[in-house]
Amino acid sequence: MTQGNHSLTDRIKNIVVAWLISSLLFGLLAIFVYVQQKDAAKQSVQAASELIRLELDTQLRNIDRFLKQAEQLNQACDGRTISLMREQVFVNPALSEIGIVDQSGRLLCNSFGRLEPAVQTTEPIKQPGLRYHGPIITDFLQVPAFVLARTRSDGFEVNALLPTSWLSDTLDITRHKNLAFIALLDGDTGVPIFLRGQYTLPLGEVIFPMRDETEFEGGFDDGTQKYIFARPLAALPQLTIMVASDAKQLSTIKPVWLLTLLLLYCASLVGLTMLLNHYDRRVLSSRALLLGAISRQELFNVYQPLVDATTREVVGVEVLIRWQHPLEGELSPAYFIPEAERDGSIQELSVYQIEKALSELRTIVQSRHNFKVSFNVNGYLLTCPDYLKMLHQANEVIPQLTIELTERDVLSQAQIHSVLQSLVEQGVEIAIDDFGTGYSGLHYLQSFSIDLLKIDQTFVASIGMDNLQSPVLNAVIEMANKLDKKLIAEGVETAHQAEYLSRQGVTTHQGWYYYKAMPIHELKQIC
Ligand SMILES: Nc1nc2c(ncn2[C@@H]2O[C@@H]3COP(=O)(O)O[C@H]4[C@@H](O)[C@H](n5cnc6c(=O)[nH]c(N)nc65)O[C@@H]4COP(=O)(O)O[C@H]3[C@H]2O)c(=O)[nH]1
Repeated sequence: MTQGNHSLTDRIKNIVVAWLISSLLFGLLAIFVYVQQKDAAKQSVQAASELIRLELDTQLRNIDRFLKQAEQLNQACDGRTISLMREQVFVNPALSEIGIVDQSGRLLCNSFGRLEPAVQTTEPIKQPGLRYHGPIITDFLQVPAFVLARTRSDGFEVNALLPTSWLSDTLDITRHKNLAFIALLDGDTGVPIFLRGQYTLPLGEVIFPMRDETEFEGGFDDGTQKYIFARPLAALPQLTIMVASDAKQLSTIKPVWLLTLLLLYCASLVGLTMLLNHYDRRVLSSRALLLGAISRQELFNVYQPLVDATTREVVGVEVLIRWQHPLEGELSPAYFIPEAERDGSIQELSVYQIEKALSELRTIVQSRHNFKVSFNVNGYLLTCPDYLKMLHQANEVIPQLTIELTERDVLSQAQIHSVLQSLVEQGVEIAIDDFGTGYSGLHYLQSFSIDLLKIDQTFVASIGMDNLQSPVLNAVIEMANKLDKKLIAEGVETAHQAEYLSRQGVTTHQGWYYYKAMPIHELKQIC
């Protein structure tokens, strides 16, 4: 595949990935905004209802306060009683009349004056508390009005007339643009006593009698979808304030939000695509940099001797890579190996490294058949045919070829197990690098053909120190002996470490105590 093709397909892939991620994110965000807005719209309907309810409750409580005091009103309707009633009508704009009814239902007097003869009405209901009835039209007012009444302990009733026109202001729907109707209902029957807007009843749910706060969203008998909120009045729980709002209106996302979401969506789509393209370019450029370095021969091998501690003889080498960067100087593999593993150029790098090692080590391995040559390999490389071909060629030249894998590499890729098996059959030795730092069980040591363990430098460094690693070293050595595995100690830096390891039976050492990694011409001088 050419680089041009690669970037075109990659760009398309990036747009699709950005589109998928943005759509998912903004789908979730849109749902969130929708739910939030709907919630806010419901709360504003509830707030409107509470405002109306509060106004009504305040007015009713004021009237009721007077009705409660009415125990003291003289049923003989003397002048003082009449003037008290008039005063009350005067101070309370909701009231148009107050009257006193005796036990048999005769209206004896009202705020207009004493009635001679008394007017027969219905008998007072012997029930405690404030109650209402109506609307009625009285002889005095000739307008529809509600009656609020309380029966006194002596059986007389004091009642107050509230003309329905008084409710017009409180229940004025034009003050609440978000409401489809406002109704003052009899909470037991659902009969509206006063209504503004188009009152309809919810389908499929029996909401009456309504003793408590009620919320409902669904179909109504006029074929619309509505949200209702209803709550009985605190001063007179028999009456309920019910308000309704169009469900469609609640569910509509405000245009400003739609626009914001759309802008964010576009920004995220563009931003994510750019980010992914940038990442790709970075990977491509890191890959291009390394491939360029290989073609300019800036990469070179160094060889760190493996030493037999008892004879001090160099028994092999670990091949390590370096980069002679034109500007940065000599770079350690820590700077470019992880990147090469990410962008895939580790394959080209490793093929190049083996080719180089074969030509540089040829004379040594030809003269010393038991000379061990060890390469670092990661699991990905064992899935690359070009690399495996190169390894095969190396195995024909190097009699004692070893590959070093980490525990993670061995465990993570199921497909490399068969490759490892075939390498073992060709005579390649498999070593576990940095042994002891892995995180998994050790059963794989028995299940795979692993011949050699390289004890990690941290355990070697712990020799003579009282720290957490020190007991692990002995455990690792003991386990390797039990499993009949060869051991190499890495990072041997002091005579004390070398002696200790030798006493424990670990006699192949690698470390600065003996030699640092060196270029081929230096290696040739010691081999
Ligand atoms: N402090 C201390 N360090 C010592 C001592 N003896 C050896 N070392 C260092 O320990 C590292 C041993 O290599 P590693 O564990 O395979 O760890 C290697 C290996 O994982 C990776 N690496 C190096 N070259 C290659 C390569 O050609 N291919 C691949 N795939 N990885 C490589 O980079 C890692 C680091 O390599 P280097 O920097 O060359 O570092 C080397 C070596 O220079 C010592 O006594 N004291």
